[in-house]
Amino acid sequence: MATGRTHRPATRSRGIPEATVARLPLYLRALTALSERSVPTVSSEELAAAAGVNSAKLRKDFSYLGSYGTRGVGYDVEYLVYQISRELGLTQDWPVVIVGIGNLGAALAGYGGFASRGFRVAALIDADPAMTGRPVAGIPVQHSDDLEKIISEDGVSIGVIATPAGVAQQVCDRLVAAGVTSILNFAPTVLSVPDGVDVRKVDLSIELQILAFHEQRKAGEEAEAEAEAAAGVVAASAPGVGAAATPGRKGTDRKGPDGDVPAVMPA
Ligand SMILES: NC(=O)c1ccc[n+]([C@@H]2O[C@H](COP(=O)([O-])OP(=O)(O)OC[C@H]3O[C@@H](n4cnc5c(N)ncnc54)[C@H](O)[C@@H]3O)[C@@H](O)[C@H]2O)c1
Repeated sequence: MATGRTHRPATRSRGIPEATVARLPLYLRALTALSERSVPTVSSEELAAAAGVNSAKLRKDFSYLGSYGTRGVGYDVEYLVYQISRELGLTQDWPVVIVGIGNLGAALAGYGGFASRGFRVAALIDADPAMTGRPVAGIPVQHSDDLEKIISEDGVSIGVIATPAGVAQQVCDRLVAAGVTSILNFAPTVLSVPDGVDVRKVDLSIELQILAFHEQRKAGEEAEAEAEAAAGVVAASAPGVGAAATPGRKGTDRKGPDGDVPAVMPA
């Protein structure tokens, strides 16, 4: 089985923009759902709606894959699933280690979605000696003293950090020195890595803060609309314009021009 160590993602070397790469998993998720329902073809509009992306942007993204669809028929679902999976490097096995098997690490270890997408949890690593040998999601936890040995034996190139923030940089440095070239960081800290190492950061509290911002803005718009109505601005407008215009304006303001809102922040 090929391992990730010697295979850098082909996407960048083939000049696919990073923003397109970030949307490929959205298309793949929507296409996989269609495939599971045995839907043979899909139009760009339907797929764009299912993926939450603007359809012109989708067609542009697929042109980088050399996939243009057939006029009047649309895109072949199975072939697109294959093409996007290949582009994302998901047609090969990617052994992943998770470091820090506390609440979050244990939940990640038990997440079935990794394996079904080609990410095999090769090892669970924790610094607590009391955890060593204890099975989590059916995999025995290994001690962090053995981190380098585990990475090298399993040919691991992707590491997930779920340790406390204070030790995350040190864990990251050890992973990188051992040969890991991609890191998914859940710890709330910014990691420094050498060139050639990719870091993605997942922070649910940042996502909640962004939602809080939108909630606050919606509340402000509603208060503004009520104030306008109270001042008689709406009543003075032409029939059918004033009262209907405010919700319409709010609806279009809420998202960007493309209607897509990133779910995960880049590192
Ligand atoms: N990104 C997110 O949305 C999100 C959500 C929840 C938690 N977190 C973060 O994830 C991290 C883990 O949270 P948790 O609730 O699972 O904490 P936890 O305390 O339950 O687990 C942390 C684990 O890391 C282990 N550990 C400590 N130092 C280590 C080291 N040097 N090497 C290996 N293992 C080590 C501990 O023994 C423990 O088992 C924290 O940094 C937390 O802030 C992020």
